[in-house]
Amino acid sequence: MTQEKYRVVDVAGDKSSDVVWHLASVSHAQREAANGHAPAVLWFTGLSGSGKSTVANAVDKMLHDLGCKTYVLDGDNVRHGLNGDLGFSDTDRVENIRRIGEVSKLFVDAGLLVSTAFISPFVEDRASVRAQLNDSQYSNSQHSNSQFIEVYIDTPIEVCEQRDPKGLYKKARAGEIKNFTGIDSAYEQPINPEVHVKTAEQSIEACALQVVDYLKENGYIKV
Ligand SMILES: Nc1ncnc2c1ncn2[C@@H]1O[C@H](COP(=O)(O)OS(=O)(=O)O)[C@@H](OP(=O)(O)O)[C@H]1O
Ligand SMILES: Nc1ncnc2c1ncn2[C@@H]1O[C@H](COP(=O)(O)OP(=O)(O)O)[C@@H](O)[C@H]1O
Repeated sequence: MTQEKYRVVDVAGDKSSDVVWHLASVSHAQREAANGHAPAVLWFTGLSGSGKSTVANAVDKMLHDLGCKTYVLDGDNVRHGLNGDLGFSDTDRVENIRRIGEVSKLFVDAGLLVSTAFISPFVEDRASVRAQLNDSQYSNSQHSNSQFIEVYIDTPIEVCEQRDPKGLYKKARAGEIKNFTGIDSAYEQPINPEVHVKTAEQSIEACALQVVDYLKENGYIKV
């Protein structure tokens, strides 16, 4: 039987309406078998200073030590390069998350467990990335598990402000930074996250373990 090679897919914009999707010759199932785990994005969301980067990196280390193929995409770092043209207006944040969603999808397509650490303040944008990650028209295999795992790093703003690891809350309170999340820019809490982590109540290691346990309990990793 000849394997399907191209597929006509629905595209969001008119500009690429004559472009087809080229299906990969190595299937997701083959990558999964080689890697020994299912791919997914662990989408960390929360206020600045909530602990997204810290917990995402701790999870990444644990997964790496278990032999998983992993990568971390971090807000500050991506804003230096790919998204260096974007600021912190609502419009720019929407575009920031849309691009990160696309990049995450490529990493997941490559078979990785990718952790993203972005404030990603809007429910609608996170829902769009979830839908995009689970859109089967781009894949040559079906997944039983969702490829988007929302990890809510739930830390009271008072705690984030007390931590203030980069001194940004202080600047925002002094009016030196505008549109700062939680102060004069919105943060919409996740409605039903797969993992709900409370960093003010447990250690960094316990927070990371909570995420890794979710992956084990739901069959993403088998170790
Ligand atoms: N106005 C304003 N609001 C929030 N954050 C600000 C702002 N200005 C700079 N920073 C720094 O940028 C980091 C957040 O970038 P993100 O790409 O994660 O933001 S967003 O998802 O587009 O909302 C954020 O990093 P984290 O502290 O790691 O969250 C800040 O260091
Ligand atoms: N349980 C915890 N989980 C995560 N971070 C913690 C925890 N307890 C204290 N912290 C500290 O809080 C700060 C969180 O900063 P960071 O990870 O950069 O947050 P974010 O990426 O959300 O801006 C770090 O200085 C970290 O050491």
